[in-house]
Order: sequence, then structure tokens, then C-alpha cells
Amino acid sequence: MTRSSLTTPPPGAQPPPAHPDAPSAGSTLGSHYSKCFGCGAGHPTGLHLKARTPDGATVEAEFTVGEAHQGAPRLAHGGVLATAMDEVIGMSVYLLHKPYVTGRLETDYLLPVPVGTTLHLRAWCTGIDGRKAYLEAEGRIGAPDGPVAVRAAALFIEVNMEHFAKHGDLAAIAAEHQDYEVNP
Ligand SMILES: CCCCCCCCCCCC(=O)SCCNC(=O)CCNC(=O)[C@H](O)C(C)(C)COP(=O)(O)OP(=O)(O)OC[C@H]1O[C@@H](n2cnc3c(N)ncnc32)[C@H](O)[C@@H]1OP(=O)(O)O
Repeated sequence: MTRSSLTTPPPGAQPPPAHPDAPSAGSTLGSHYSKCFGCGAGHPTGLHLKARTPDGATVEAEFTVGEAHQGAPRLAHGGVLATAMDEVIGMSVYLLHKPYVTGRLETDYLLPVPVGTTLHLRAWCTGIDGRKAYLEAEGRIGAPDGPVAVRAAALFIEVNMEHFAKHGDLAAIAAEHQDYEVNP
């Protein structure tokens, strides 16, 4: 990953220890919002990602590139792939048990991804520094150990629920979620 200094944890920043109330190893992670383009089951044209954590530290999901995701003919659009990376990283933040939003997302495209390909996505945290969470992700073609097609590095910023109340629709979030301490 050719991550920049902005997405590289500063010296001494470490991934956090597992939060006692975060999803445990083997858990499935629900959608944070039914209309989310990345994970909402109710979104008519979204990516419909469904994630799980095999170990309480990383998050995995699969994304099959469809007709609606093309850029060049029969090939995935890079922006759609970046969305998938943003979403799987966003889901990995569940494990930190706090609300975060994407501040910066960097993406490397290593291989073209044809329509019909299933990308095996994985995301993990590389360090925490105050409100800043440093995270990475990869998308592998066809299998969890397949060739890496996409890599991402991100800086997520911790926010409070007022962020969503001020700028968005907290009532819509509250209608679907009970635990406001968790990035749903
Ligand atoms: C439960 C609900 C559902 C939650 C649903 C969440 C689901 C996740 C879905 C996928 C994720 C998304 O797409 S989220 C949607 C896309 N993202 C957004 O809409 C975020 C828009 N941006 C913002 O609202 C703001 O810029 C924030 C919150 C990111 C930061 O604003 P702030 O709170 O005023 O904080 P600020 O002081 O500026 O920044 C804090 C520290 O981070 C650094 N920093 C901030 N941005 C950057 C950046 N782009 N690149 C480098 N560094 C940065 C600052 O230098 C500072 O470092 P230092 O001085 O402390 O060293």
C-alpha cells in the first residue's frame, strides 16, 4: 500500500485492545442504516455488504461486481470499489465501539475487476491517536487468499452523535439503533 503520511499511524500509535462491548469473534455485523448505499438492505441499488468479524479485530465481507457497477464496459468503476473499501472500513470501526466518519480515504487499484467478480474484502485498524483511527483494507479476487485487486488506507475521525443530529437525521438513526455509543 502506498499510503500517505496522513494515513500512517504516528510513532507509538497502536491498534486498541478489544473493547469489551464490541462484537466478539465470529459475530455478524448488522447494517448501520437500512438506506446506506454500502450496507443497507433497503437500498434499491446499493452494494448490500454484509460483514462479519472472524476474530474481533478484523472485518470481512464479500462484494460481487454487477452490471450496475461498471465504469469501462464489463469492468468495475473505481469509485464503486472505493465505496466498498470505505464501507468495509466503516464496518471495522464497529470494533472500536465509538462513532467515526471517514476523514480521508486513499485507494490503490492493482488489478481490473470484471463484472461477475466476487471481491473478498477485509479491513483492520493499524493505530489510534486521540480522535484519529488509522485503518486499512484490501479486496482480493475470487477467494480470501486471491490476488489483491484493491487496497485502501483511511483516516477516520471520532465524532459524537451531535454530528449526525446537526448535519443529518439523528431520528432516522435512532429509529434503527438503540446503542448510541457504537458506530452502527
Ligand atoms: C451512528 C451514526 C451512523 C454512523 C455511520 C457511519 C458509517 C460509515 C460509513 C462509511 C464512512 C463514511 O462514508 S462517513 C461519510 C463521509 N465523511 C464525512 O461526511 C465527514 C465529513 N467531515 C467532517 O464532518 C469533519 O471534517 C470531520 C468530523 C471529519 C473532522 O472535523 P472536526 O470534528 O472539526 O475535527 P478536526 O479538528 O477538523 O479534525 C480532527 C483531527 O483530524 C485531522 N483530520 C481531519 N480530517 C482530515 C483529513 N481529511 N486528512 C488528514 N487529517 C484530517 C485534523 O487535522 C485533526 O488532527 P489533530 O489536529 O487533532 O492532530
